[in-house]
Amino acid sequence: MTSTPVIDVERLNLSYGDFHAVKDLSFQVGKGELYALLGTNGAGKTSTLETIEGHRKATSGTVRVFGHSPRDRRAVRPRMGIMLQESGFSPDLTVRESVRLIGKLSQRTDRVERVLSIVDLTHKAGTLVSQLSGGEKRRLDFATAVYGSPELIFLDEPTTGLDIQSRDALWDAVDKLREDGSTIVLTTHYLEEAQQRADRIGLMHKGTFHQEGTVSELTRTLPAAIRFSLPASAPALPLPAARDSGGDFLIETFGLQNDLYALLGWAHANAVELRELQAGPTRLDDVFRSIGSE
Ligand SMILES: Nc1ncnc2c1ncn2[C@@H]1O[C@H](COP(=O)(O)OP(=O)(O)OP(=O)(O)O)[C@@H](O)[C@H]1O
Repeated sequence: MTSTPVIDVERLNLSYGDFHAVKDLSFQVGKGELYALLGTNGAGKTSTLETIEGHRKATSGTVRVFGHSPRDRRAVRPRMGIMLQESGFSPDLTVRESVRLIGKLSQRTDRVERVLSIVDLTHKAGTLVSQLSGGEKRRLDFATAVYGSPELIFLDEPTTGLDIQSRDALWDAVDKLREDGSTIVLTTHYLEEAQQRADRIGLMHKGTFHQEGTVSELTRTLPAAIRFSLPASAPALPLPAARDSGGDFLIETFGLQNDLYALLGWAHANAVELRELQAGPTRLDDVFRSIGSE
């Protein structure tokens, strides 16, 4: 990382009484990056994020945000937008009033109508928060990340409860924020979203990193998979294959392209149909499953 990192965590430790929840965790997030902090339940993601956001004090280690302590609220707070799992807007306020409140609390400037339009709540501007649907509330939560285009944005499970259109709209808005230079820290249990969008991933387990790196660095440790089914009359396969529980063939390989080429050549030469053929690199889901099996 060439310039000063936006987030710099050095040997962070967090304990609750005698329970050591986060153990010697170190990582950095550079300007403009989308960093996904993922992990198993109870891994320590929320504890780590709360420390970076300035809500929790480290037991030991250092955390710097824009070069400041995250507890230096005046220096740091206006520069970051935090979309929590529930922002807790007052049910008695309208949507417009809630968005205005975000402006006051964040000390950033923006046009309320612009923010309403990005989170697609213009038509609900006069509606009370108590009368919003779950997905609409989630979009209002997202307004905290959008208002004033903060330099650093935390998205905690941002798409939970959103339909596919709202998810796409949220990611479009995130892409625009990134084009404007925002740095994003994402937590999600939708691993596909992280796989598609993250520049780097910190995969936590039991208070520490199980792995950290780009998606391909994380997935290349496990073999890719080729799956298909065959008619009973098919001749012997050209490659060693296992049968999965559904009776489909599974070839696990670190040479996906070559093995796929060999398989397709064999199928063509023998006029065999590879039914429901799927081939692809390891998914993050598989990396997660491998943690459980250790
Ligand atoms: N206030 C607290 N007091 C005691 N233990 C806590 C407290 N908060 C969290 N813990 C424990 O610390 C560990 C890490 O919790 P944390 O909420 O950071 O995990 P997480 O990775 O966010 O988990 P999840 O994916 O389940 O939300 C867990 O074992 C949790 O039970």
